Parts: sequence; C-alpha cells; structure tokens
Amino acid sequence: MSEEQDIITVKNLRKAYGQVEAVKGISFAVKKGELFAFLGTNGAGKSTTIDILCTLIKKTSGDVVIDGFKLGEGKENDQIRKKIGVVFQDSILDERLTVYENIMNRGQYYRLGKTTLQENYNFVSEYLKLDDIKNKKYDALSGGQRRRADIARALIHKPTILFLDEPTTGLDPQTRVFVWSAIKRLQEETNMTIFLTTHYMEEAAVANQVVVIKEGQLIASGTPNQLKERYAFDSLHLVFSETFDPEEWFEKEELSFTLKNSMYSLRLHSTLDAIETLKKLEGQIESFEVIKGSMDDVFININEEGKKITS
Ligand SMILES: Nc1ncnc2c1ncn2[C@@H]1O[C@H](COP(=O)(O)OP(=O)(O)OP(=O)(O)O)[C@@H](O)[C@H]1O
Repeated sequence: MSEEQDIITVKNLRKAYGQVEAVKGISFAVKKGELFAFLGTNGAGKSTTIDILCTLIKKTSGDVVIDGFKLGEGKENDQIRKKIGVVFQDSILDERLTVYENIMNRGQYYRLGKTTLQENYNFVSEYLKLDDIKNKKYDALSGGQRRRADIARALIHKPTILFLDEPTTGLDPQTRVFVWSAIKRLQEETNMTIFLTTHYMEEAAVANQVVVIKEGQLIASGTPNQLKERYAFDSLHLVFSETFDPEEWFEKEELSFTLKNSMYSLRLHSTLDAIETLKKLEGQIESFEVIKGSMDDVFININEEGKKITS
C-alpha cells in the first residue's frame, strides 16, 4: 500500500512528564480504514500516546500527521479535533442529562446544522442501538449502556478516525460482544479508521495491524498472522499410557518437551507436524490435543522474552 493511504503517521514521538519518560521515540503509521490495535502492558505509554494524538496533551518532541494535518498548536489541532472521535477509559458524559441530550450537546459543539445533527444522531443511534436508553439520564445507566452512549457521543460529528482507549474493559461478556460488533461494523461499513487499545487479545486478533509498545518503546508490529508466525507456536499436548517411557523416546527423536501434571508438551513447527508424531506414538497415547498459537501467546512472548521464538 502507498504512503498516501496513511491517515496517521507518527515519527520519533517522545513524551516526558518531568523525569518520567513515558514515550521514548516511537514511530508507526496507520492506514485509512484499518482497525489498528495499539497494545502494551499497564504503564507502557498507550494512553499517553493516544492523549497526544487526540491533542489533549503536548508531545515533548517528534512529528505527528493526522489526516493531512500536522499536530502542533492552533488551527491544525482544531482541524484534527474535527476529524477524530475519542472514547476515553473513564466516561465524561453529564450524569444529569439524558443520553439524547448529552449526545446532541456534543453535536452542537461542532456547530452542525439542525438537520445534519439529527441525521448524525440517527446514524449513531442505529450503530449503538440507543432507542431503549435515549431518554434515560446518564446516571441511571448500566456500565454497558454507558459505554454505548460514550461511543455514540464520540461519533456524533462522523469523524474519520475513532480512538478507543480500552472500550470493552469491565463490560460483561454479552455487552462486550455487542460493543465490539458495533465497532467492527463501523469500520467495515463506513471505512472509519479505528485506533484501539485493548487488553483483550481476541480483539487484537481481528485487527489489520498491531503495534506493541513496552516501557515507551515499540517492540513489535505487524499483522496478527505475521506476529503469530514470529512470536507464537502451535503445540502438541500428550498424555501417555503408564507402560510407556516418553522421555527416553523424546531423547531418541531429539525432541524437546515440557512436562506439567503428567502432560507432555511439544512445540510444533506447524500443526501438521503433529500427525507424524502421533503416528509414531500410536498405541502409547492415552489422549492428545493440538493447541494453536494465539495472540495471547504472542503478547506474552513479546513482553516476557522480548525476542522472536525460534522453533
Ligand atoms: N500525568 C502524568 N504524570 C506523570 N507520569 C505519568 C502521567 N501520566 C502517565 N504517567 C506515567 O507514564 C507512563 C505511561 O503511562 P500510560 O498511562 O500512558 O500507560 P498505559 O500504557 O496507557 O497504561 P494502562 O494500560 O495502565 O492504561 C507510566 O509510567 C505512568 O505512570
């Protein structure tokens, strides 16, 4: 893909809070229309980076361009604010107003005409299914309902980029699935760029691109599949019949293994390699399971080992 399609470019971004260097020179680009997952353990610098991109706090140094506007001060930042919608970890809606009032108030901030504002409300209401909560006061909503209203507020001016800082944290599984499907629908149906931080790896697994930071530095990036190839592996779990000594056999076959609660685990180069091993061990196995490498493995291996898995 060409550079023109990059809707966000970040070059050598740094942020220090006094002595604390929260972001230490990170660079990446986000393509228009993609679901971009920005990952890292607690304190890695994700919220700081998002806050800078959303013009909420000032960078110490580095260059950021968002939808053609250079992040800095004054007019360019105003243009950026019109292009983006932001959902923060903590809600910022007015507790005393209804969902409808909250969202329409926000729309007025963008000086949208009455007709556009109503059209936009209908648009967000459809994606976030607001009908049942439209006239409820924000302080009477459940956590999941609040999240729907928060996202709707961020979308009322139909931004080209939606920033979501852990949008599904703390939600029950059913609400999480709903919120997540609304986000995916927005990306797929309206070509909105979604910039997401999450601690749920199944969400990162469906991203178009993943960037992982640690202690303010970029430590890995790629598509979920590329990262799985580099940092995860499939494994074969085996439980043997009592009469068989697997360790002697593994030694003969030059296979390394791990053992936990009578279950032996072998790291596979590919899932199909399991067939050959299982054939050789026919008659000696009580049970087996092939486990596919997951984004959880990717995240854990990147952070714990900080290096590629070489199987
Ligand atoms: N206002 C601040 N003043 C001083 N230090 C700060 C401030 N905000 C963040 N930090 C520090 O900067 C580092 C990065 O924090 P940040 O909140 O960006 O991480 P994060 O990846 O978003 O973490 P989490 O997943 O917990 O939200 C941490 O060491 C944090 O303590």
